[in-house]
Amino acid sequence: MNETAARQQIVAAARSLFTRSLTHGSTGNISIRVGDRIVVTPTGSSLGTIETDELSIIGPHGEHLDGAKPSKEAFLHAAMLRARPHDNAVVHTHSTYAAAVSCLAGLDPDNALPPLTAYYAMRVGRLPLLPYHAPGDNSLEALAERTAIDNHALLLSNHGPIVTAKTLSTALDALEELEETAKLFLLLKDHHVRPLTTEQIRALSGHP
Ligand SMILES: O=C(CO)COP(=O)(O)O
Ligand SMILES: [Zn+2]
Repeated sequence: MNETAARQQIVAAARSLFTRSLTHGSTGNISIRVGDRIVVTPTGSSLGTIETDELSIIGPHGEHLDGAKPSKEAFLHAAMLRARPHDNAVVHTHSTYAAAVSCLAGLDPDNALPPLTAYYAMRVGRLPLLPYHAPGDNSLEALAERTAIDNHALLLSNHGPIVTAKTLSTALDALEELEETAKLFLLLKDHHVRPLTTEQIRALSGHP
């Protein structure tokens, strides 16, 4: 993957998320690592209208190297990519159902959503809940980096999800699965639910 391709992928993903209302206003950010540079959306931009020549470049520790001022969450993208050397893409949104779940009291901080479906178990797995911090507050950096070593999807309290994956398309797939499962979780809140068993989840390993 070269930087030109990374820019094109980010813009295509940004438009796709925005047109499907998975982001709104100037929320959400996307990045792809290319060698020791990370291409990331700029701060304050609408993912619906961002162009390839408006992106920012940061280094492995979130330092601004080139282009527009990076997303205020660029430090989180960089922290998760440092923790996960085999992943190269990060997506963060305020998608409605995942953001709604992130506002609930009494969630399990080790795993905010139950394994309701096989696709959730396969694409997301565990979802640690990180404590509330204001957007862009980089005192969350160390905890995010530590937690991301064993988890590619995190839920930021009263905020939204952030997901890493090997490629941007797999990160989007996981983020969308997380959003749909958050929706199911809220739809089912007054019902007696039977999540997948540990045995059923184990049997999914190796499934594409
Ligand atoms: O989602 C956001 C903050 O959490 C958007 O911030 P940026 O516009 O700086 O990327
Ligand atoms: Zn945000």
